[in-house]
Amino acid sequence: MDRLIEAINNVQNPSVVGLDPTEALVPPQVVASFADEVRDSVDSLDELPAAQLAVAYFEFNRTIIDAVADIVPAVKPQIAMYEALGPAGVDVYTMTCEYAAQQGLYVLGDVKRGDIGSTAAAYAHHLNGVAAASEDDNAFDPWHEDAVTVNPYLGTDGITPFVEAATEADKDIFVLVRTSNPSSSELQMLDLADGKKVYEHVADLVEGWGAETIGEHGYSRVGAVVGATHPEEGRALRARMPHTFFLVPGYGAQGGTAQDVAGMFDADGSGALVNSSRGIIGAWKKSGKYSESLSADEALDLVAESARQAALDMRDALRIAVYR
Ligand SMILES: O=c1ccn([C@@H]2O[C@H](COP(=O)(O)O)[C@@H](O)[C@H]2O)c(=O)[nH]1
Repeated sequence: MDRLIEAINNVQNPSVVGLDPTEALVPPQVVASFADEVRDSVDSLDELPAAQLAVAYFEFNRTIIDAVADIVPAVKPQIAMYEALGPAGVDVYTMTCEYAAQQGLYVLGDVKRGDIGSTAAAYAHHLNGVAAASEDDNAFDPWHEDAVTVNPYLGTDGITPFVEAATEADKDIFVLVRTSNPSSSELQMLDLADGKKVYEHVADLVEGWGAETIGEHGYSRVGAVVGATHPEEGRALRARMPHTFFLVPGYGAQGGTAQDVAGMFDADGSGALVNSSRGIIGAWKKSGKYSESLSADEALDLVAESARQAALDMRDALRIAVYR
C-alpha cells in the first residue's frame, strides 16, 4: 500500500475516480462520431454497436483521466462495464488501465474475483501477469492494474493466491468487508455464535491475511472495502483494523458524504481512499451546459471540465473533513 499512500500524499487528496462508463454516461455525439471508423474495422455488422461503444468508452476515459491526473492519486475502472461489451470492451478496460498507469495514476481494478484456490490462482494473474517464457524474460502484464478487489466468500484458500501474487508483484488487494449496497446487511450483519457480526469476522480475517505484508506506512497489502453508507460501522472498523487500508465506495451517487467517511481515516488523516464514479464521470449531465447541438469535441470538453470540477469539489470536501 506504500505506493498508494505516497500517491495520495503527493496530491493531498484521498479520493479515486471510478471509471464506470455506460452508454447513458457518454454523450451520444461522442459515440456517433466513431461510426465510420468502427464500421471499417469490424468483421461483421453484428459487432458494430459493441465496437463503437468500446471505442467511445476509451475516448471518454482518456478525456477524464487527462482532466484529473494532476489532482487525484488513482482511478478505479469497474470491469463489469467493459465486460458487458465482450472482447472489445475488455480490450478497452486494459487500454484504460495502461493509459492511466502511463499518466502516473495508481490503477485499482474493480474486478471482485473469488473462487476455489486453483481458480483464484488464475484470477490472481491480474496482479502478477503471465509467467515469463524464460529466466531472461519478464512476466507479461496485460492488465496494468496496481490492485484488484476480491470477494472473500470462499475463505482463506480463495484469498491466499491473491496475497502471494500481490507480494510477488508489489501490488495490493482490497477485500469486500462491509459493502455499500442496500442489501449488504442480509449477510454481513448476521450474528455469529461468538457474538460477532459476519462483517466483523471477515474484518478480522482480512487483518490476519495482511499481517505478513505490512509496509513502511503501517498498512498491509490486504485492504478492505468499507462502504461510505455505513459511517458508524466504518468508524468501528477503523479501530478494529489498524493495519488495513480502506477503499470506501458509496460517496456521491449512493449518498455518502465527506462527513460520513471521516471516521474511516486514521488519526494522521491516512488509511482510506474514497471512490466516486458516477458523481464525477457523469457530472457533465448535471452541469446545465450540455446540448445535443454540441460537437463531439465540445461535448468531450464539457465532460473534462465537469469531471475536473467534481473531482476538485470532492477533494476539497474530504480535505476539510479528514485533514482537520
Ligand atoms: O461496496 C461496494 C463495493 C464496490 N462498489 C463499486 O464502486 C463503484 C461505485 O460507483 P458510484 O457511481 O460512485 O456509486 C461501482 O463501481 C461499484 O461497483 C460499490 O459501490 N460498493
